[in-house]
Amino acid sequence: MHPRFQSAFAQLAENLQSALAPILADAHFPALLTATQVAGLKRATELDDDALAFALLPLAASCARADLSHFNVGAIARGVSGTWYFGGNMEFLGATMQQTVHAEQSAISHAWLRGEKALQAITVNYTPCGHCRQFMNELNSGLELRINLPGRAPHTLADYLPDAFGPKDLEIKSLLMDDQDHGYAVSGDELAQAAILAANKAHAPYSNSPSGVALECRDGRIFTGSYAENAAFNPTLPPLQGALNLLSLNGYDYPDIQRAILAEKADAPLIQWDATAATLRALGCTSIDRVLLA
Ligand SMILES: O=c1ccn([C@H]2C[C@H](O)[C@@H](CO)O2)c(=O)[nH]1
Ligand SMILES: [Zn+2]
Repeated sequence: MHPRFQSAFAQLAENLQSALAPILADAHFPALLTATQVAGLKRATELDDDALAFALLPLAASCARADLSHFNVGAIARGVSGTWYFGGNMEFLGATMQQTVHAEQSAISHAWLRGEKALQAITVNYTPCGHCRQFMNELNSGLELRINLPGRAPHTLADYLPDAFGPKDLEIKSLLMDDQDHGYAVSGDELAQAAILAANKAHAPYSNSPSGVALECRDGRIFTGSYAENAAFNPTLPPLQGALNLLSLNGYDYPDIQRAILAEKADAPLIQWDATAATLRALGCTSIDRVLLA
């Protein structure tokens, strides 16, 4: 088991511990539970979906990298496929606060980058901040997304974000998690191809500046992040954040990164290169390349 889970795991009910032990045994447990695994945990614990998600939240919070605040937020996003995706807040020392990934964004971006088509519900251990409520309002689940918080009745995003501003106000029809393919030619080595494929899936309807990042670990694993824009602009998740988030969730650390590639358009109105390179350098990665989408 990855050491980050040990103390939270020890606090879980015994029946949940026994059912989870084989799933968590891999140090690179992917921080998600398949529908089959969720069904097994429900049988073992006799908990319903909502109660099981609450019981698992301390493990999701253990995925947080809160090196600045030491305030661990955990979230579990439930996809329509039945897979559950963990998320934790990610803070990046040596970068700027703007690079922070909130736990809700972490779980949602996790689900999206793993190919989930829509979300049903998200369970969080603290009330979502305004930025996260706005981030969630970009999703194709719209204001119907269920939000479960400890000690409160389940509500929808509509309840938590009344009089919402969103994509409709800017006459944007494609929503986050909808299938998208910008169709840029996929070429170069494996890492460059992964970055281009990630850029092709980006949600960038406001700037038309799709981008993607691919990170290669020393053991060969590749993690990619796609750019996810938001109608209110600032809650936008840059492609590097998506990739770093996946890498951390999978039990890797920044020193494991040996090479990074950003794919973006040379003449796009918005450019990721400088921010991407600065954050990667702050994390100790100096092998950073850029491929141009064409
Ligand atoms: O809705 C929220 C509010 C805060 N945080 C994180 C961001 C930062 O890392 C830390 C302190 O705000 O908590 C979240 O993950 N979600
Ligand atoms: Zn937030």
